[in-house]
Amino acid sequence: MLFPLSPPSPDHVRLSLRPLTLSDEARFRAVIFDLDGTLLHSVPSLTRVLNALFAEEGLAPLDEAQVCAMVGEGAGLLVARAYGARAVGSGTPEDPGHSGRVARFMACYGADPVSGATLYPGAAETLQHMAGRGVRLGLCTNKPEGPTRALLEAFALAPLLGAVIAGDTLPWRKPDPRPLLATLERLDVPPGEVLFVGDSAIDVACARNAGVPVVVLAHGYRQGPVEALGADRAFQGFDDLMPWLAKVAPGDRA
Ligand SMILES: O=C(O)COP(=O)(O)O
Ligand SMILES: [Mg+2]
Repeated sequence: MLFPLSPPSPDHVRLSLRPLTLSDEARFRAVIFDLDGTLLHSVPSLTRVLNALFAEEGLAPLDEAQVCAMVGEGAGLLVARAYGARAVGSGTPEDPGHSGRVARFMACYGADPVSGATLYPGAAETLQHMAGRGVRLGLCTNKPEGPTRALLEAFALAPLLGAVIAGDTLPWRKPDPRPLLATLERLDVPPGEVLFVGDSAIDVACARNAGVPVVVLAHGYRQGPVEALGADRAFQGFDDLMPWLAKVAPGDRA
């Protein structure tokens, strides 16, 4: 281990750090990716599962745009928000029926997280090229570990990733910095040499809390314009991210 993973105080978690400026001269040994909205377009599969449960309960279906706005803070909040949109429960995890709804969702989603999910164009190629050049790759997602691992296997990404931290791997989720810090610790790379690639305000807040530079992909799930996320850089998708990554993360076999 290169450095200790010290648990930050709650104040540290709330701390808002000044955005970093990322020049083309920056160099990274490792790149950590978010999953939903970054590598994987998962909203069709999440919408399918939610609507299957809703149909059993006589609730009107949600559309994908509604579900997009609910993703990013883990399965628990997704389920609370989805049922809240149908006036079932309070829309928060504190609702008495919440844990039963999450258990039903996880049973259904865990049985098939893959149908309807697709990798964004260029995602697999980008990871393959980077891994081939010796760049260390990790994944830090708020999606629970069971479906995360199933999706990584199904899309052949698992062998490319040296570290995977999911939403229930640790007692904390993004925007707490500890999942991201644990990912780079497992990659054995210090925060100054790693870049995080995400899609949401949660990812940017997590990276800031961890002191890790962050770029975002505009194809993902967020509220408002991509510039408002306050990331160090924004890219449309892998077509424009990949050439830039080749410069800033050349790898030790380049
Ligand atoms: O499960 C979620 O809510 C989002 O997952 P993500 O962290 O990969 O975007
Ligand atoms: Mg995401």
